[in-house]
Amino acid sequence: MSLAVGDAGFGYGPVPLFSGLSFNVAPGEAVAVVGANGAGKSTLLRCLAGAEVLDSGSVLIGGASLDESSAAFRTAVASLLDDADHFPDLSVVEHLRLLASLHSSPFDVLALLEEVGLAAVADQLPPTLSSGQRHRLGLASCFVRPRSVLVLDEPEQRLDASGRAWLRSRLLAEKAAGVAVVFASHDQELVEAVACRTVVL
Ligand SMILES: Nc1ncnc2c1ncn2[C@@H]1O[C@H](COP(=O)(O)OP(=O)(O)OP(=O)(O)O)[C@@H](O)[C@H]1O
Repeated sequence: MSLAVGDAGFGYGPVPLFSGLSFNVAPGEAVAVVGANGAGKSTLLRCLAGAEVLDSGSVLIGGASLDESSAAFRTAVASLLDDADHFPDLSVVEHLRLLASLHSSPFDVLALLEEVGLAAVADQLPPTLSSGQRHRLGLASCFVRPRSVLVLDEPEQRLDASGRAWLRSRLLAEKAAGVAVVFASHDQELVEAVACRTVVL
């Protein structure tokens, strides 16, 4: 499914963070959103994920206007924003099983736990995880469910070198599977390895 941003504008106050912003992400493409701290990358991604509403312009998902409350949107769009949270009383594996079951997902939870390096902590509760492990759980939460659009805010954060290598290969696999990927990043290596284009804020 494609993602199309048309003439988008947003500001928290009278001064817009961005305006007149347009770009497309076709199925199988990845677009990186880059820019300095405070440029508005997370805000833009929040607008794409339905957590904020643009002041002007449009976001089309598969040609339809973004409607974050629709079942179609929630099935199509998997996102990891900068305010990811977890149920404190569900273990890692229970989180992923819950998401997989809510989405009638065909994905193998145990295989994903191995892939993201969380198998050893599968029975731990989120507050007992390291910050990098919690971030891996956030990423795994996107990969355990069906998706045709993936919105990731600084997916590289808190990952060690092998985690970053895994992330690069995982995002390339997402593209190969036809997912439209948009991600904000400060990791030039990740951007160069994965992105077809960049949007500079
Ligand atoms: N809820 C909010 N209310 C008011 N201003 C906000 C709010 N959220 C973010 N901002 C401001 O909007 C600007 C853009 O923030 P945003 O988090 O989108 O930047 P960013 O490009 O993702 O930065 P970074 O690279 O540091 O993650 C910043 O100046 C920030 O202070």
